[in-house]
Amino acid sequence: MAETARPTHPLSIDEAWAFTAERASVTTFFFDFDGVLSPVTDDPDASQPVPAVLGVLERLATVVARVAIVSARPVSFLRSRFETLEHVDLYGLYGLEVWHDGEVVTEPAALEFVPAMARLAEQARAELPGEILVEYKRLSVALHYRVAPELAATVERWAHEQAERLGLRIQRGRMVAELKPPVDQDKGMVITEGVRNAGCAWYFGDDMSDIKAFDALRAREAVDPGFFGMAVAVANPETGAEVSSAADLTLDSPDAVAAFLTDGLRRF
Ligand SMILES: O=P(O)(O)OC[C@H]1O[C@H](O[C@H]2O[C@H](CO)[C@@H](O)[C@H](O)[C@H]2O)[C@H](O)[C@@H](O)[C@@H]1O
Repeated sequence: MAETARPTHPLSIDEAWAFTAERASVTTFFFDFDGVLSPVTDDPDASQPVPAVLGVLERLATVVARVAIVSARPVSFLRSRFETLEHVDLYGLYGLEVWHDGEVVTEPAALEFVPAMARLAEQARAELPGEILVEYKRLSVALHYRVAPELAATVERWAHEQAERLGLRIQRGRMVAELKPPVDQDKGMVITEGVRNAGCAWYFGDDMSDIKAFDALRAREAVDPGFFGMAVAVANPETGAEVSSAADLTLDSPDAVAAFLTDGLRRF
């Protein structure tokens, strides 16, 4: 039987699901975590996936080639939220960490920054106002101003000074500025590598770092007429407009992501 031609963007949801179901054996689904699988909370430690997500991801993993979570969180955090999922791959810290064969594999070039990041987190706690939540992630430090948005400029200035002093990079996100090692790794690179042998891939994201993942799908489509990439944004008041404008489709919330996938699973 002749294969259906790749849908062109913009496309209908029905077309996207039909094409994906036809190529299930060469399809990967990638998901960001915060704001996509879990609703935003003031305290990052309190974040949990919406209840329907675990079952949906596990079912999805039985019908497509691969399901993976690609997050700025450490793999240890992702494991704590998804430890019951046996068939979902985990990329942490923008791909500096990967869960592989029962252990965390870390990008070697980033390892030398572990002591500096621990010191930086202590310094941030000492120097920044108490309302700023400092999240130490082993290879990076996130400075959260969600509960004190008026301190955004203070955080930005401090992060900039430290980045200059230590030769670090800054990743901005939803009410957060994160200091990272100067190692070339981002979600776009994870997706570029992850779709190398795929015929179809979907990526669900809500934040600035996810736009690089959308771009990686587009780049692959540009060089491979047989490849189909679907970029799905999740709406939010902070980065939503920018992320939506780079996506094929926007869903309202993490609950809507779970409902959308539940519906999509009926097509396989
Ligand atoms: O790549 P992700 O999985 O989306 O991680 C991005 C950042 O997510 C977390 O921060 C965001 O969610 C928090 C909990 O809902 C929220 O309080 C914060 O304002 C958001 O920016 C995480 O804590 C960060 O380390 C990640 O960089």
